[in-house]
Amino acid sequence: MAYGTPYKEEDIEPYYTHIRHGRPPSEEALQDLKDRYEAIGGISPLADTTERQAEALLQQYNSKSEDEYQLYIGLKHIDPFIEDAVKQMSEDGIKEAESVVLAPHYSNFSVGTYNQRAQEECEKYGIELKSVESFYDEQPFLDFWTEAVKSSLSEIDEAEHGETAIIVSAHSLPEKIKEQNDPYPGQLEETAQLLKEQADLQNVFVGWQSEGNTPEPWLGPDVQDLTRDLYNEHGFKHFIYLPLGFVCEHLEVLYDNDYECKVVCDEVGAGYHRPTMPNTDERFIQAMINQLERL
Ligand SMILES: CC1=C(CCC(=O)O)c2cc3nc(cc4[nH]c(cc5[nH]c(cc1n2)c(C)c5CCC(=O)O)c(CCC(=O)O)c4C)C(CCC(=O)O)=C3C
Ligand SMILES: [Fe+2]
Repeated sequence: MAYGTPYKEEDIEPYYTHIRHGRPPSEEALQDLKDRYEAIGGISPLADTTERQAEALLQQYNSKSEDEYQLYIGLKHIDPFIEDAVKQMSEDGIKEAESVVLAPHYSNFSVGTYNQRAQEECEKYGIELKSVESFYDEQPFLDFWTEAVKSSLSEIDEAEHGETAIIVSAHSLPEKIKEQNDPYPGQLEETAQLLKEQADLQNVFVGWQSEGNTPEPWLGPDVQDLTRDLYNEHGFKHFIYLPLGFVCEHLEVLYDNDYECKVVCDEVGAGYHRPTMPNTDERFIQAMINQLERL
């Protein structure tokens, strides 16, 4: 399962309305979103990448398993919806299924809602479903990000590694999730800690990004504010962004990191660095397979 993205400009309004639980966005908010897609080239590479990731998962899983799995893609906010995928499974005579969301960390508000929608729909058709909750602490996932951060560090003169800040981030969620003991914030902290130890990093900070446009408080610090504060406090010469709550290049990474964070780096005169995202990397795919095998 994956988030989904508009396939063409006309899809943006219904897609945004779906994200907002059926409430259409204001003209201004809609235009703002259209402008952001325009800024990253018109549409997001996400739809294509999701398909390639799913295909890679199928190949890699089937090559190592005695079972012969069939692939179904179900999206959260655009067709083919999660419910469409389950309906198709039923029509094809599928009786048992395993699911994974292309997102490493678990929140009741993110992965939890995908899994719940899939479970409810499977129950209607009498399909037995088991779902992965998270894979951020799987060794191959950490191996991928260890190499990724090292590739960014290699762009920086070794003498300046001590003056380089590494910002680990995920999509923000409303702060109220903390009162409900949601594991999401703790899982991001844990990922940062594991990576710091494994890659032997200094100056690692946790931030949140891409928060929603609502009056309630969101998990912070926001990565842009964090960049400014860290620069003011420590005078870092470089910033490496690891948006490892996401799994590929899409709007949030290409705009919120590569444009918005870079604006701040340019402003303070620091270097901006962001390694390539997992996409179809074998280690990232293996992290999901490790969890699927344990279901
Ligand atoms: C936790 C989380 C993930 C990560 C886990 C997962 O992947 O599930 C994620 C991923 C993504 N979110 C995406 C896109 C958007 N998310 C939005 C808005 C929101 N996301 C939220 C949460 C998350 N989102 C929330 C709580 C809102 C506010 C809703 C409200 O208003 O109450 C909006 C509306 C406008 C805006 O706020 O920017 C857009 C366009 C894309 C696709 C990008 C592309 O097309 O390339 C991806 C991968
Ligand atoms: Fe989102």
